[in-house]
Amino acid sequence: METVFTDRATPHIHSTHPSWVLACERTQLLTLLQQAATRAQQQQQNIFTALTLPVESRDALHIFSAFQVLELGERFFWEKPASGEALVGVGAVLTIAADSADRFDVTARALSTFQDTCLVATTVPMKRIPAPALFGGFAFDPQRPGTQLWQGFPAGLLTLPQILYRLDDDQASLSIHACIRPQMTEEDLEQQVTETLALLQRLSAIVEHFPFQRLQELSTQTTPMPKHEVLPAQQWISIVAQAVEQMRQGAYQKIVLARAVEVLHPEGFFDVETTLYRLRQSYPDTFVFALQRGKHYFVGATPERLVSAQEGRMRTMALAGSAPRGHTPAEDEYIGQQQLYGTKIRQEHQFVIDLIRESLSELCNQIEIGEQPHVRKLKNIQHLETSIEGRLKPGHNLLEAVARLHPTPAVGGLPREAALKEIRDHEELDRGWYAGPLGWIDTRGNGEFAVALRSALLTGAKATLFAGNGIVASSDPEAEYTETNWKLPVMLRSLGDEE
Ligand SMILES: C=C(O[C@H]1C=CC=C(C(=O)O)[C@@H]1O)C(=O)O
Repeated sequence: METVFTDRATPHIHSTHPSWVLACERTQLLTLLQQAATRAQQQQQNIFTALTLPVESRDALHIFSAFQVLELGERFFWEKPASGEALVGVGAVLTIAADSADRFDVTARALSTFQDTCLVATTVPMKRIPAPALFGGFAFDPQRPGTQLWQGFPAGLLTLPQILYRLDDDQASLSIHACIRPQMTEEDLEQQVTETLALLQRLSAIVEHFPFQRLQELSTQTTPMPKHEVLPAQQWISIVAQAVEQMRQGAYQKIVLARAVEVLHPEGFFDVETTLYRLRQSYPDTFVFALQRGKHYFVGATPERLVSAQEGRMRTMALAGSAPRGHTPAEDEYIGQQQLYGTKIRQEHQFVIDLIRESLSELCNQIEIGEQPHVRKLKNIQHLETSIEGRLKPGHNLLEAVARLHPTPAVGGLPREAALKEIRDHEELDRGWYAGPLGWIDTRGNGEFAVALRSALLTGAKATLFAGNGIVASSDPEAEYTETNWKLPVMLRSLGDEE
């Protein structure tokens, strides 16, 4: 990756009306594309450009809506509402898709090629020049034959969007990505610059004038929604009972079994923006996400980080064991202490910690595991959580950590392969991307992946919601069914279902 500074010009308001995108000069953009074209010709391969402009900080959800109006293609949304960090993208300049079991290796190799062919520029000095970032995710289990439900979601996918809006605590920026091919002429480059500037003007106008306040209004409207369990409750409970029996006979130690509920919108279709609005309002301390494939959106608010990397510092967590919230602070505290610190949940939780430690031992130095698990309280549920940190050893990277950690026993089981086989053969559910890694990675190797829980796949008027539960030999199958019902309301309420 090569960085070009084009900060000679003073920031310039390009359009005559008030503009959101403040500093983009025709000559600067053209210079960058010309440099890329020269390299593309010399190397006879595509060169990618990333021009980053500082912008005024705006609500990430407004930018997501503005991207819809722009009609550049598929969108994604990623936000940590509590910290204010967000990444929002539209269109695709590069799509890395992998459909085989070695999807992590395939995407890592393609990412490294991309890093070598990327030219980065900025128009004015910025506090930090963000590296080009790709967003995507991975299916839970590439070996399970997929159904129609998850059509369009490959086993692994990373996308470099055409436009990326990034919000950190102290900086907002817009990156415009392009692919410059060796055969492009000077005329093609001029044309590309003209189109990009026109696009930025349109985007500015949309950001200035779009009626975003409607989201708040729409989010208060709820309606009763017909729903049905994909597997009848008794059938799911008997699958759990069989797994419990297997564990009592020593076949494996822990398994996470999931189920799905279909919900129909009575008036036409689920609105992804309103859903995201409700999710971020109710679950600020989560990763709120949406990823579009064709007409489908995979949406959710997950509390679970799989792994993040920042300048070689890795952070992950063990999150396993659930209890409902109490009606009063005293009851809430009591439930948390009694249920989460009981033997069954502590054992379930310890399995996750042990496996994470083992998975990271070859990749990381200085692994630090929180001394005691703490209670993580979310709106409708509380969990047991232990923070785990480490330092990536030289030569290792974030995608390797994702590959090693997924699936943790918080979504798979222990031993991993035996539990995965059991899930594949007996769960009777196409999990698709539910419980898979989802997030972003940049060309400096920084990034963050969450475990896509508390999520739903929206397809027009139909939403398929997913929820799973950790099961051990001492589990009561009926109680496990009840526990999945503590997790489903995250998406049910956010879709606007009136209880
Ligand atoms: C599998 C899910 O949750 C996992 C994360 C936290 C607590 C869990 C549990 O209590 O079993 C699960 O391991 C889900 O939300 O679908």
